[in-house]
Amino acid sequence: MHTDTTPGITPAPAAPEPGPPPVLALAGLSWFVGGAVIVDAIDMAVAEGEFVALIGPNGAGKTSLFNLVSGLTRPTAGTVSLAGTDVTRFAPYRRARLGMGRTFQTSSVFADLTVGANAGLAVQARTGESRRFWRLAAPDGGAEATRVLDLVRLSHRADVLAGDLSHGDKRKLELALLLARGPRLILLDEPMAGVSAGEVGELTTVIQDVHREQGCTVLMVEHHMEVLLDMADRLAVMHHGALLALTDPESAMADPDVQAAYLGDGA
Ligand SMILES: Nc1ncnc2c1ncn2[C@@H]1O[C@H](COP(=O)(O)OP(=O)(O)OP(=O)(O)O)[C@@H](O)[C@H]1O
Repeated sequence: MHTDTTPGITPAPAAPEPGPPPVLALAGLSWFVGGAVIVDAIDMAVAEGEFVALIGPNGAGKTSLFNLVSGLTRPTAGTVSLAGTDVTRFAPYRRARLGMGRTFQTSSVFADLTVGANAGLAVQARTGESRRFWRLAAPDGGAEATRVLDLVRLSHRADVLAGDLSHGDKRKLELALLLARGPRLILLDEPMAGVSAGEVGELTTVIQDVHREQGCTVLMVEHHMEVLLDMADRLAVMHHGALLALTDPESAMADPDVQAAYLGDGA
């Protein structure tokens, strides 16, 4: 092989390898209702394995943005991409198939089934064994069900009816049901809402474990600021539908614009 060794000629450096696309990328994402701008041209990229918390005063547009990301609402403008695929026009179930999972502010477990059966059904839904749907409603729920219940520290309650769980434990079960579907990106909508002060610490630890051990990318709306500082890699701060800051928690909290947004809204 001939190599150019002419003095004074330096070979051009190789182009850097393109990295993987972000797990979630929002570009100019906007939602207008009537004359009102509810979500205002949001640009944001969330990398694989990152934990981003979405915060902002009441009415800032956090839930509206979540609805655009998960596909419950169609944007007026802009795009949503999941690991490089433009999913802007995909219904929620198609986004879920591509690895997007979401919890809601309201509990969505089968109250009359045991914790183990709830987990077993979620595993079955993923593995496509829905024809044996009711047969699976058996107490143990299988090895994968046990694994996801272990992850959220709920396996010791597998035989308890889901409806009898505390609010905090219901939140953990919802997380287990989400994990059973093997998501790549988890959207958590105010997981601490309505959870007793005594349960917030453990739920925080469970979410951190899930993020670390499953290697999931997490986007979470949360009002409990004190838990976010330890959990999130970055805070995305919304105000009046726009993104005010997207940076590490310390820098975000020290940002005068962020402080003014919270004080201005009396939060
Ligand atoms: N379907 C809708 N039609 C009209 N306005 C809406 C609609 N949904 C939300 N809004 C308005 O959009 C703004 C943002 O609401 P959103 O619920 O997204 O805020 P949020 O940041 O999640 O608030 P909170 O922290 O109180 O849950 C609010 O002023 C709300 O009234």
